[in-house]
Amino acid sequence: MFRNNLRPHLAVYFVMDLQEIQGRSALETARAALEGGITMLQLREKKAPIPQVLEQGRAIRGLCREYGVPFVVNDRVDLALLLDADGIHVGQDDIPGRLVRKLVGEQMFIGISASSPEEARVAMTEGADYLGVGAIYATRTKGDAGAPIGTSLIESIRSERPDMPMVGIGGIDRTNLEPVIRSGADGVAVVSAIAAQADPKQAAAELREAVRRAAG
Ligand SMILES: Cc1ncc(COP(=O)(O)OP(=O)(O)O)c(N)n1
Ligand SMILES: Cc1ncsc1CCOP(=O)(O)O
Ligand SMILES: [Mg+2]
Repeated sequence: MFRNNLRPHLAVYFVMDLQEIQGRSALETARAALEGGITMLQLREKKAPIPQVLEQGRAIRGLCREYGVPFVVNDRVDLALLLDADGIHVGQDDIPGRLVRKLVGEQMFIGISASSPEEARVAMTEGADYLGVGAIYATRTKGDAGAPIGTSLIESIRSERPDMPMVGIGGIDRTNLEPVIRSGADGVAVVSAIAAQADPKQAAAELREAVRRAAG
């Protein structure tokens, strides 16, 4: 189970928003990103009909298994359970972490978003297995992401909790990820830096290499 060993899987975390995949199929996009070397994949879909999300989710979940990459569902505990996801990600407006744990049992890992020290503290108290910290930089992908917070929250969480699995998210690409990693994040979570690129496989590979370099 991934829950006990999340940090290495957070290096390049592809948050696959089905609204952002540029007319490509979900499966084609997921395969390209996996081929390029992503280390975690989240299915983020807020608009499509549920039967469609379930169908695509099943296919993507199967693909992630082939590559040994954890599969995460955003927001929806019911879909995460139906898709036998490895993880669920919830934010400040979603079901609170302690209640998510009641629903999913002990195996599934729980990621929680935090954009302030207080949110991070509560998320950790509620049993977050990893934190998604952001928005680090300005992003066009999430309209309600709030003002960019930079990397200082990552730094302060890391100094207080040396072992806490954590990614930065929001406006991150291969050109600006170094400060995120240097501040102590285990990796970067991205939507457009993979989904909106002409060649998602190459974009994923370049991100992986850039994270490796920044961590080294
Ligand atoms: C890895 C990761 N971090 C943060 C988020 C944002 O979650 P949330 O704040 O619930 O916002 P939505 O994505 O649901 O709009 C995330 N999805 N993944
Ligand atoms: C889901 C989410 N949560 C905080 S910012 C964000 C959007 C990230 O998208 P992008 O990587 O395209 O800026
Ligand atoms: Mg959410």
